[in-house]
Amino acid sequence: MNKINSFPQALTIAGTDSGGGAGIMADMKTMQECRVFATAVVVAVTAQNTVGVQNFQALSEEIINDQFSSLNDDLEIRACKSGMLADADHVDWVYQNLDKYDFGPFVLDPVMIAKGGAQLLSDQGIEMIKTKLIKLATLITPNMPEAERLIDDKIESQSGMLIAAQKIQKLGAKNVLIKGGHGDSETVRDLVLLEDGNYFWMDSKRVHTDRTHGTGDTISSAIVSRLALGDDMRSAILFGKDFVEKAIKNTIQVGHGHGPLNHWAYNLEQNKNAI
Ligand SMILES: Nc1ncnc2c1ncn2[C@@H]1O[C@H](COP(=O)(O)OP(=O)(O)OP(=O)(O)O)[C@@H](O)[C@H]1O
Ligand SMILES: Cc1ncc(COP(=O)(O)O)c(N)n1
Repeated sequence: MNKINSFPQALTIAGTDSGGGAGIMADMKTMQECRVFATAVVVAVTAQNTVGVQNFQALSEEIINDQFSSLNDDLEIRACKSGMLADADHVDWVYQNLDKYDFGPFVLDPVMIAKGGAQLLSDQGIEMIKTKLIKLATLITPNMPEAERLIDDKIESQSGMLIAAQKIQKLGAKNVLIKGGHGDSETVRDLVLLEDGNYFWMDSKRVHTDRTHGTGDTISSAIVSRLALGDDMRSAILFGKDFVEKAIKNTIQVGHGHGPLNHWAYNLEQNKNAI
């Protein structure tokens, strides 16, 4: 690799959030805090705040292809993730570009419905993820409703969560993280199923807060950052969980709805002089 271009670089392929709490904005803030250089392919633009998504517009195939090509021509992307992909055409265009260029390990966050209720991926888009894009995924990170949608079945127990992860792995993703943030149990349980068939649980105490806008984006981009820095999958996921937990716990007051996370929290806790 050219020494001039050797600083760790990561990529998010997703939608913007004008409110700053989720999507590409949450991804880039997280990557920045994780000490990797953040880059982005914008797939869609949302008019959004902490209360909800008021409107969105997905971009053309040409400008999406050109963004990928610009990155490939100049940068050395070491790991990438996807987030909001809007519809089947956009999932397919992202698939074609990731198939064409080597941007390192790929974390697929199958964003379907925003916390405020807006549908960010069409039904045909979900099918395109299940049949095509998932096959490129080094890791997929569905929340519980997304995992249920991927397997077209309900998940009603912890053994059901493991069976779901195994079914999702069979669809083509190498590693699976099912996030357990939804619901109101006192303990939040996430499940990780690794490529070799081993699995482990990540438990944390539920933080009782409505400031959880962008939790999924934040954990997936923390994982991508650590993959870009050379961590193995298990360490990267454990780091991601720690990063998001601190970002949820140390609440900041922004907006009137589902407030954003505190992306400074991890470094502030690690090193009081970091920021
Ligand atoms: N209230 C909470 N307390 C503690 N941890 C939480 C809480 N909510 C979410 N998490 C953690 O945050 C991470 C993301 O989980 P979540 O289920 O919220 O993802 P998501 O629904 O995809 O997020 P988003 O809706 O932002 O895309 C997981 O590690 C989960 O355990
Ligand atoms: C552009 C974009 N990407 C992802 C989310 C999901 O985040 P959340 O479920 O916390 O609203 C979002 N609201 N907007």
